Amino acid sequence: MKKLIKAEEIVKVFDQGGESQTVLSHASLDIGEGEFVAVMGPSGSGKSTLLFVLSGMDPADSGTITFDGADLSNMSEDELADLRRTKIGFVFQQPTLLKNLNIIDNILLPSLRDNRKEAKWIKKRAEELMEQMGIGELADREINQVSGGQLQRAGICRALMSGPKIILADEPTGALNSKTAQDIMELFSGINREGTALLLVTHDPRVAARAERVLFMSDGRIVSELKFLARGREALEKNLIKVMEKMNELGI
Ligand SMILES: Nc1ncnc2c1ncn2[C@@H]1O[C@H](COP(=O)(O)OP(=O)(O)OP(=O)(O)O)[C@@H](O)[C@H]1O
Repeated sequence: MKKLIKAEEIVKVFDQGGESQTVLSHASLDIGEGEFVAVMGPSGSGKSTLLFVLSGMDPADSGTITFDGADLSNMSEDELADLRRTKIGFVFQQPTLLKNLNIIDNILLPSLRDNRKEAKWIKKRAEELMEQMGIGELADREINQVSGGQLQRAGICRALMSGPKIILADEPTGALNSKTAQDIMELFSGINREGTALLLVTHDPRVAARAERVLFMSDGRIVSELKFLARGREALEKNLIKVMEKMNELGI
């Protein structure tokens, strides 16, 4: 499998009130093109920071990150912003949508800033994605007129607008009830089957069990990994048990 992201020996240190805290401590990982990887680990182990650093949003203090063949440390701020705009989609626990815009405008706003695409094309793409994500009827709704699950579907549409190579998702089901979380995971699995890689941070073993690999973080590094040979509905329960056993072993 061709590598989409290769991160080697990443170190990230934050200054916290004059004291430095090493949040990523020689973390190394690879993500293949089209691969679905989950990241688990205790609170504060550096999972969110890892996503930010891999996307170039926050620079690493040392180590190398290669994204789609390009070394992030050789890229200018503009090039990094362009890479994020075109190749990465972000999904967060709470989608950061604007209250004074309806759902479809929230989905297409970031793309309108990209003057390489025509407004007509952008609107059509947003409508198609909303249809695929099951919120085709909600285009004109205000964001406070839809459920948390529908809001997250809108967040996913927005992340997919540019046709990214990877979605970086930070606890995307963390604010949802378990049925809605499973529905959202069905969507992510479908997006992944169509070729988009996923790097998904989660505390939920049911979510992690859907991945191809699960990376376990502790104290800023990857300390263990699970790789599932069988996937799909039949394998889900077996993979879930493996994730829970590993969490138990690592004391997560
Ligand atoms: N911008 C920042 N400035 C200073 N410290 C930070 C910053 N971002 C994160 N940290 C610290 O880095 C550590 C790791 O945070 P991070 O959010 O990456 O952990 P996490 O594993 O995602 O945790 P959680 O599961 O609780 O979301 C924490 O101690 C946090 O306080």
